[in-house]
Amino acid sequence: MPIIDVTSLHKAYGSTVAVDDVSFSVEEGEIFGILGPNGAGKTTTVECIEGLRRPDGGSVSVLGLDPVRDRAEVRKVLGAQLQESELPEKITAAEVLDLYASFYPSPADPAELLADLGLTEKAGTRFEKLSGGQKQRLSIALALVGNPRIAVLDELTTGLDPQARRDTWQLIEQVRSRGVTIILVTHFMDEAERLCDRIALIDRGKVAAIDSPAGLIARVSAAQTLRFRPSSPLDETVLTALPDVTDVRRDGSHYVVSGTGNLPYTVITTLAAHDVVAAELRMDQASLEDAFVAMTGRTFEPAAS
Ligand SMILES: Nc1ncnc2c1ncn2[C@@H]1O[C@H](COP(=O)(O)OP(=O)(O)OP(=O)(O)O)[C@@H](O)[C@H]1O
Repeated sequence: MPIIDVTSLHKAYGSTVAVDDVSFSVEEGEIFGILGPNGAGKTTTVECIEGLRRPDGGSVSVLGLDPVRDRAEVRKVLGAQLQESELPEKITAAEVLDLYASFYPSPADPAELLADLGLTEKAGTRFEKLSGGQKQRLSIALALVGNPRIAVLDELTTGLDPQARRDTWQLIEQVRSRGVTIILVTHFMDEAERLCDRIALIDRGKVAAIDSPAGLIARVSAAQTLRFRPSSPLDETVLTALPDVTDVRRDGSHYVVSGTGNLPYTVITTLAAHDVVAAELRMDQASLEDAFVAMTGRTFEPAAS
């Protein structure tokens, strides 16, 4: 049973159409990604789910509730990550968490949440003195303090260094393992691929595709490419004769073999049978980025983080 249903959602700001006939549903317990370049309409979509914006057309249902009409009820089940600018600079991590906990009927234990997010030592630190990663973790804690069934996390690792990003990813997986359904808004392909069970690819206000990361990639191409240098001269026909192999070409002293199925196994065992070792072996597969380009005809412009 879907926990969130978005049907033919439309939202415009004056003459700018931000969301144009978007439909998807989110299943309980999954990490659902909304992935697209800057300005694709991701934030507007989740703001309609949060009840912060009223759709111009279509409908949104969160556990059977209308986010605008039943805003108070939806707030009890849905936790949203706050943007940095929304917090006062002088408030400490513990104070803000206690304050937000007081808004909910059965909140999480703030001290426990600080511990889970590795912020215990920073409990008494003012917001303005926290590092980017710590602020980000605090904003996740604020999204979770009401013990929500659904957490909406928007651009959660923008501006973080690589280590802090990986730590945040781990944290999100922990949150999901507690049974919280997560909507993850991101323009980072690697983040979506690593974390999401399913992804809605959004481009210019429309859904280009919805599938698992592997499913999206497989739609573009099931092809893999192996590149290697044979340890001794190779008769190409032993490779072209293999059913999984679609193409064999030479690139200087290397061979580039394309195909499907269990290509590495088939090629390497065949080479071994002919006493050839594949040196400097490298394998390439289509990426989520290739999928986006194939489905929208546009390159995915990386945003400045
Ligand atoms: N309050 C607003 N007033 C006018 N236009 C807006 C407003 N908010 C968003 N837009 C426009 O609507 C479109 C979609 O914006 P939205 O923020 O939903 O996209 P996004 O995919 O979340 O992008 P980003 O990753 O840059 O936040 C953009 O063209 C944006 O400029």
